[in-house]
Amino acid sequence: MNILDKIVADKRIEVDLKKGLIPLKQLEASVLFDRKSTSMSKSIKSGSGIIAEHKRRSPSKSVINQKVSVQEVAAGYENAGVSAMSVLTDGKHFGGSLDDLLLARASVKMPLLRKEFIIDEYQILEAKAHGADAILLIAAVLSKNEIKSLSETAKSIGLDVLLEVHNEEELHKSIMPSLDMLGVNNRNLKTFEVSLETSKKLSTIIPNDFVKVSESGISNIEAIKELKPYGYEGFLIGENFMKTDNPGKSASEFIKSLK
Ligand SMILES: O=P(O)(O)OC[C@@H](O)[C@@H](O)c1c[nH]c2ccccc12
Repeated sequence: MNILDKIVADKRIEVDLKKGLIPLKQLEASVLFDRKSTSMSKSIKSGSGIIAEHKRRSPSKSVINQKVSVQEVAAGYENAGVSAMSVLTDGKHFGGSLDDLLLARASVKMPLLRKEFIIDEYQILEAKAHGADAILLIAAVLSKNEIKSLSETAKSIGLDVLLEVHNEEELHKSIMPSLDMLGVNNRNLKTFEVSLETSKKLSTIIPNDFVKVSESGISNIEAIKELKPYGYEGFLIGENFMKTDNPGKSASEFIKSLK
């Protein structure tokens, strides 16, 4: 079993358990459920395009940063002028939680992406109840029908959808109107290999009605300059900021040197 299969197998158990503990009705009763979302795709188009991630650890790098608080990181990213923040909520493999999403929501106004392995509608309602503005769907772990029904659920409660692919087959099955952003993951989640070439190669077959996002392995301004001519407007960056003592400051310096 590769790591992605393992994460998804764990996720199925986790979601089943949670459904028994916190009924859907309770999620829908959360105050945040009625909050009007801010569009992440619009924010990318009108701003720096940088989507900065809160990431404590990962299966490929183990510990990245266990010291900074999510509130501090969120406020720092917002001050730096990022277009959106991605908050990892998977606990077992990334050290995140839904509380991280809540705390980030309490700290900032910018759009928040729930970064999670979503396999069930329940997780989308959870995202909304904890203050997310957008969700991630990963084509490698979903069928075409699942992508359709999950993205339609998200749209019906006002959330933007970022669909992640890393090869042509995944892209072909995924193109549908209920998505807002198409993300190309430069990291193969099965092997952890990283290459910006993946973004370049797939860019030509992404229709222009989607906001194009390049994800992972971006560690310098040169990468952004290289990717922009391929039509990328969003750039998802985690480790490069999180590995420093002050991720907000690191994002701020990065964005300043983009101008
Ligand atoms: O830390 P990086 O290399 O800048 O990558 C960030 C982000 O793209 C990565 O964390 C990611 C992309 N897709 C995912 C899906 C699940 C978990 C994590 C991810």
